[in-house]
Amino acid sequence: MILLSLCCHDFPCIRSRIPHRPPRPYCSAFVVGASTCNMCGISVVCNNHLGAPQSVDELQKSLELIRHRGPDDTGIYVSPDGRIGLGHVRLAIIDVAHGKQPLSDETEAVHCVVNGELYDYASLRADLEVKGSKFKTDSDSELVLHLYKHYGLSLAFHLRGEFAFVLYDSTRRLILAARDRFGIKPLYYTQVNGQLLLASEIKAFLPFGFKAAWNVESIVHQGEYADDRTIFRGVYKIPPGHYLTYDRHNQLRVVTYWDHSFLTQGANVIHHQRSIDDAIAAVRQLVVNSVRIRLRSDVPFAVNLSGGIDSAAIAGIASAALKERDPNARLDVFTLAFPDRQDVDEAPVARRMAESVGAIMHVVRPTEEELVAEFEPSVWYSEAPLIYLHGAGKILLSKAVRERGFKVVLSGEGADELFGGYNYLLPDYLRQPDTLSSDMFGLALPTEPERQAILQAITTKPRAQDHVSLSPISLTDSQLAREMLGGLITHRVIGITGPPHEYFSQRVLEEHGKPEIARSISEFFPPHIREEIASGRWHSLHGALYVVQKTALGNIILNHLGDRPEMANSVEGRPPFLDHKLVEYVNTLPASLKIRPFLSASKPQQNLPRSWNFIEKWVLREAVRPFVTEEIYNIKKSMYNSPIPPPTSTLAGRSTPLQAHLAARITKEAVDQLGFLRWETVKATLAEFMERPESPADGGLDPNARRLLYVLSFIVLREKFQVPKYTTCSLSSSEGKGSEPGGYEGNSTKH
Ligand SMILES: Nc1ncnc2c1ncn2[C@@H]1O[C@H](COP(=O)(O)OP(=O)(O)OP(=O)(O)O)[C@@H](O)[C@H]1O
Ligand SMILES: NC(=O)CC[C@H](N)C(=O)O
Repeated sequence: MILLSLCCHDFPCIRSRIPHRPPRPYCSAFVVGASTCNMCGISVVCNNHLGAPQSVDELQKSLELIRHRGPDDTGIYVSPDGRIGLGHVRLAIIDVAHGKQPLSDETEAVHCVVNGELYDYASLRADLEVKGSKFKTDSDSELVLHLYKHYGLSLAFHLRGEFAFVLYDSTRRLILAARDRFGIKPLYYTQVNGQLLLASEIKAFLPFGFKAAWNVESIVHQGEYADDRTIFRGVYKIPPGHYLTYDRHNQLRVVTYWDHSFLTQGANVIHHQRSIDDAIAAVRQLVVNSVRIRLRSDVPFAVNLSGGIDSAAIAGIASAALKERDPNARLDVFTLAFPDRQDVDEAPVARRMAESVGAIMHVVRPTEEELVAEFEPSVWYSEAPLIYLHGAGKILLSKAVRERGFKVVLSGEGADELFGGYNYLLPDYLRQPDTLSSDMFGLALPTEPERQAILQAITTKPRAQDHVSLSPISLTDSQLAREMLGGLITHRVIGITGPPHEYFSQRVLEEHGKPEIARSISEFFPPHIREEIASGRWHSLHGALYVVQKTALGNIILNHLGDRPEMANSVEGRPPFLDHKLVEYVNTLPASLKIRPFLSASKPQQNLPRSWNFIEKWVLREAVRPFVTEEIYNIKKSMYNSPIPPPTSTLAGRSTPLQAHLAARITKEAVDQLGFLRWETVKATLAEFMERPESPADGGLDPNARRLLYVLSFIVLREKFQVPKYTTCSLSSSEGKGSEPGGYEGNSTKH
């Protein structure tokens, strides 16, 4: 039996021509609640055995646990044979009046629940109507039903946007579930008591008898960040760009329908030849188009504006589009400000940007108390260990967005992973000469001795801004796994999410070894992709971008800093940089258009005659220059941050709010109840943080505080999910992948 809990957001629909119609008669369906217009959460249950009565009560309880994803409406469909129950809570955004879900086709044979937004609606619909499809609503989600009729299992390939959906074909007794290409919308699955369950959030499994247990193998090796695992045994994410099928014989398959593809070194570049100006113009046109299609909404939308170029570009383009319709229209923007941390506060730059386009600016100024108070909720919504207060900051931001009447926000996530925005990517950019940029565009690049000298300098003696030095992982760790990834350096930064091995109990280290995130990453990649990276056919920057896309972006940024804190307050996030048409184009550009070297006047390193500067996201900067202030065009990237005041300025013999909270919550008893962490190490960390809190120069959090937040996250999740103490790695209760009921089996073609 499958239970899927899916939550979706509705956006204002510009196509409200269809007159009101009564709710469709569902085949043996229960329709709960009044229909309005939704954002969404999905909960689906599928019985492995026919005849078992489907529990509507459990489905309803499941949907209540993800009510925040869809406060506007609830809908449930149960198949007459009891095989499947589809549940949906709606955040109404498009075709508010008629877009109620689950949706069914005209023959009542195919049913679906959808979370997210699908673009290119008009052209796809027109195309499908020519092919004979009869649409019942103006909801973008209905595309899923009709595309399935024409394209079958590969329908997701034809969708543009951010989505997760579950479809049931009663004729084939087949379940098809899929997630968007980048992981913007979540979708989990597990098997419990002869049922397959699918849901937008793991908590929705609880009413179906799901008993949470730690997957310590995944926790140690950071499966949550590196692959399709979660911290719970038997619970998996459908990976971005994949679909899942579950057939009448209860065979589960997970299949890739989309992946990144980069221009290969040594390719016949004549085919791709174009001028730099052409490349900039093409990026501009794609970014503008991507923002404009994401303004389609039947409810008010806003932009999350920081002091960086990504969100500024979106605000500039959105504002221009609004003014085309109405010259007096003003865009609303929301900014997190940290006046106590002027060193990292982006609000002043954002304000000047907002003023330049006449936007209405809403400023949210979280205090340390407020951030600390939101930390535990942010863990509950994210269902994963967190090491910063960043998710808490985003919850406070989305709360303000929602309170001021907005259901949709556009934000700049994804640009750094697409265009090479992080300065920690510089070493990976320099690992390989970029012959394509010189061949295609005649770019002047560092000579081979220069490239090698700069790489040597920043890897052996990293500059603070390269972030390579921040990681607890050394360059000699995970040597074999890193070779599978062509000698990747970026893993050091990604590995920062987990604590050093001393935090795990001796028994756990004996069972699982020391943390090795590079291994988790490389083992999860399909062999042909690993080969492109390891062989150097993809430039080393692109190998690193692929790694960041598949790890930090999909699992942390879009999830713990995107969908979860947004949906916590029933706000739908739309990241225009994660539009696959834009992404596919940018992936064909060579590395040095992303991180662009320029000769600099500063003193050269070592014995070299010349010095080089590197400008991150160069082609994006040039493309969006007409839409942003000159200040932002020139600004260096700064990481999104929810900082707290430097501890030294607040300490006067009293604890800071963060210290007080951590000391109260992290006790020996609480840590021992987890069963896999080492209290002595945690205790020492706590003592050090209480005595000598640090305030890193980059505005980040004290490393001890980060580790303590990690520990606290597990304490919170243990309480919320009632997780029993971890005792041993029993062979029968496999923790690893592949051997679990929810793992890949049968004909799985996954990777
Ligand atoms: N202080 C903030 N206030 C409001 N939204 C923010 C803030 N910081 C980040 N965001 C949102 O999160 C997104 C991701 O942050 P990120 O730092 O990657 O992008 P950016 O700040 O727009 O540009 P850049 O990466 O060049 O600094 C932003 O584009 C923005 O939508
Ligand atoms: N929030 C959502 O997932 C929205 C679903 C669908 N696009 C609607 O507008 O109803």
